[in-house]
Amino acid sequence: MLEIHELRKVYESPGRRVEAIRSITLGVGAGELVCVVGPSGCGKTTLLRCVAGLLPVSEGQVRVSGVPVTGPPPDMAVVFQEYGRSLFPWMTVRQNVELPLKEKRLPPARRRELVADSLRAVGLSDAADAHPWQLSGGMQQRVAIARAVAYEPQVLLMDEPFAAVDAQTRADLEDLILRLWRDLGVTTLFVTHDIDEAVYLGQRVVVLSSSPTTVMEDLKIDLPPERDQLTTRSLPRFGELRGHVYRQIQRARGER
Ligand SMILES: Nc1ncnc2c1ncn2[C@@H]1O[C@H](COP(=O)(O)OP(=O)(O)OP(=O)(O)O)[C@@H](O)[C@H]1O
Repeated sequence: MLEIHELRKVYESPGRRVEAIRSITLGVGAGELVCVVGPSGCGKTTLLRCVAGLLPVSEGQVRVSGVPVTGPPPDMAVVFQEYGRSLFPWMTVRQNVELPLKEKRLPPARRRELVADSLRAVGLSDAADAHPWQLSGGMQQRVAIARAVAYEPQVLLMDEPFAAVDAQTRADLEDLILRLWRDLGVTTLFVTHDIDEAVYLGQRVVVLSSSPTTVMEDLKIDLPPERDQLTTRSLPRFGELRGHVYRQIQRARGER
C-alpha cells in the first residue's frame, strides 16, 4: 500500500545544507500498523512530511497503491502533534470534521453521516457544536482523529499525535487508535518518540538511526494481536522488545 524507496532528503537554503535523511526504504502493507521510532532530531517528522507529499524529496520515491506521491495524495490523512494548530478555532467541531469531506465533494447527506459516525467513534457526539478551544487537549486531539477517520483514507499518517497530552489520556487515545485501526483496517504509519507506545501499538517497529537517517532495524512485534494496557505491557515479551528497541536507540545515539 505504501512504498518508500531509497528516500533521501536534504534541506538546502542559502549558506545551510542539512542532510536529514540519507536513505530510507520501507514498505507498509495494506491494513498494517507500523510505528517509527528514533533518536531526537533523527528525521522522523521529515520522513512523514515527505510521505504526506508536504515536502519534496531530494532523491527516491514514495508510492501509495503504486502511484508516485508528488503532492498531498487524495486518499491520505495526517494527524499532527499540534492539535491546537491543526483545528480551525472559528469552526465548530462538526464543521472542522466536515471540511475535508466538502473538499472531497461528498454530498451533504453522506457528509453528515460520516461526521456523526466518526464523532461517535471517538466519543465526542455531544461536543459536535462546541468550538475546539472549549475542549481539553485530549478532546481536541480526538477531534483531529475523527476528522482523519471521517475522510476514509487508505493511509493514515500520525506524527507524535499524543506527545502533548497527559499519561492517562494518552493511554485512552492509544486504545482508541487500536480500535479504529482494527475496525477500519486502515494502513497506518505512526511516528513516536515513545518506545513503549511504539511496541504497544505496532505490528512492526522501524528504528531509525541518527540523522542523516537510515533504517537501523525493522522489527516484527510478535505480541498477541489483542492488546490491552495492563496485560500487554506486563508480558515478559513486551519488556524484552522495549529493552531491545531502547538499546538500539542508545546505539544510534552513540554512533552520532
Ligand atoms: N525546515 C528545515 N530546514 C532545515 N533543516 C531542517 C528543517 N526541518 C528539520 N531540519 C533538520 O532535519 C533534521 C531532522 O529533523 P526532524 O524534525 O525531521 O527530526 P525528528 O526526528 O522529527 O525530531 P524530534 O525527535 O525532535 O521530533 C534535524 O537535523 C533538523 O534540524
